[in-house]
Amino acid sequence: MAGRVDLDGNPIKPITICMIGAGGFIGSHLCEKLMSETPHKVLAVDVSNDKIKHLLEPATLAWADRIEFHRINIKNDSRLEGLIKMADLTINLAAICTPADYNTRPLDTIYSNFIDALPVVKYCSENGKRLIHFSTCEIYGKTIGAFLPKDSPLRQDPAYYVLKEDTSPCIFGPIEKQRWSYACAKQLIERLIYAEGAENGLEFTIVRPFNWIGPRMDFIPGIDGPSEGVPRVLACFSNNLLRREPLKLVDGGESQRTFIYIKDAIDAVLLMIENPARANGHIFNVGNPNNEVTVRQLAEMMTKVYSKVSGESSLETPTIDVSSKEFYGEGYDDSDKRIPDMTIINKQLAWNPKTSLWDLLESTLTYQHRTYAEAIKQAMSKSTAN
Ligand SMILES: NC(=O)c1ccc[n+]([C@@H]2O[C@H](COP(=O)([O-])OP(=O)(O)OC[C@H]3O[C@@H](n4cnc5c(N)ncnc54)[C@H](O)[C@@H]3O)[C@@H](O)[C@H]2O)c1
Ligand SMILES: O=C(O)[C@H]1O[C@H](OP(=O)(O)OP(=O)(O)OC[C@H]2O[C@@H](n3ccc(=O)[nH]c3=O)[C@H](O)[C@@H]2O)[C@H](O)[C@@H](O)[C@@H]1O
Repeated sequence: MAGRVDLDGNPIKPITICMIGAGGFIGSHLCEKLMSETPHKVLAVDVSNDKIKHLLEPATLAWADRIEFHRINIKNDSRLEGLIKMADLTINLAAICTPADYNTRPLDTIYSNFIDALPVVKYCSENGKRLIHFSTCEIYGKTIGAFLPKDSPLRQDPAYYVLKEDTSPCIFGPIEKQRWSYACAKQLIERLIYAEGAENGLEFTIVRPFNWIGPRMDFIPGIDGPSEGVPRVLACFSNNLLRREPLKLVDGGESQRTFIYIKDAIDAVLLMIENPARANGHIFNVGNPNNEVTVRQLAEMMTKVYSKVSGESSLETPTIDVSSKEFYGEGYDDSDKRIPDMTIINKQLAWNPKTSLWDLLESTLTYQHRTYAEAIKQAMSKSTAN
């Protein structure tokens, strides 16, 4: 750790980071990186610490004096301002961010992504503290190309689909499509943070993740989450593979996504943390434009990779189609295509993703198999016995 320097060759000084939502998927990987590779201290705030327990116990861990967990619900806890004041930097990851919630719990979604983030922004601004806020690629909504006729040659022109932080519009569906409650709340908090920067000098960085995936993402229904819960696609498909059920393709699985390995994305976040002069005042897309697939292609690749890592044959019918109404309920809508433009992050932080989709699925599904296969077998044999 000695002699670490930033991108401009200056020595990096140890700082204290107040990380809100540290117990989630991204937070757990960021805490791991900060503990194993940097001298920084983390005040980890969350309602749960299951995903970072391995970093908190036993007390003999090399970094034990650099991480402390605060079980706090930021909706209603007066300790939050004190922690932000104690830290040099606040990173806000706390949010409801699973699409199954956006149309079924729109009020909770809006409160979580906008109202609950307000005090965090206010305390940072009033106390002159730097803020890294996690937004989303969903902020772009649908592409301009989605509104062109299906056979229009313009659909092949990147100008109609590549998503750029400083020029692309935010295109959401009508209010009755409550899917957009999340994107809209994230957009408003981005605008508020930007305005705090412009009017009150808040030092901020906004991150727009594009489908970061890897170990510890969400939960496997009935094992470490509710049986009826619907996590994001990686965990949905993992659950189907582990249970030897067909993978469900929503509305034919035609939507396109670019997936990035969590470890590549965490490298980008660390660069933001340690290079404030290059990151402040910027909004960054963080994704892997080389890993684009349709959801159907993702299902096919995950089926092949899982067969390789588990040694089990694939099902004869590996996928089935389901309507979005059946799968998510009324008010669901979808982003058609998500390719991040990388110009700004390349220029400011000289960062590029490295891991191919096949490789990231191989390491992630190896983890899923190792972590869950036995528990699923036991749960399934118990339910057959009953
Ligand atoms: N994973 C992705 O690819 C992705 C993509 C786009 C945006 N994001 C954004 O990144 C952030 C983190 O995402 P994630 O994938 O790690 O999600 P996650 O659900 O795994 O983590 C969020 C964490 O925040 C905590 N939290 C929520 N409300 C809280 C509250 N009121 N008080 C205290 N803690 C609270 C949760 O307990 C959870 O541990 C979110 O803001 C999300 O919108 C993630
Ligand atoms: O990860 C991101 O960058 C952002 O996008 C996600 O949204 P989305 O990509 O639509 O969510 P997923 O659950 O990962 O679904 C991806 C696609 O797979 C489809 N899907 C999902 C699950 C399933 O079993 N089958 C299926 O076909 C969905 O309809 C969607 O088209 C979530 O909104 C956030 O985590 C985040 O802000």
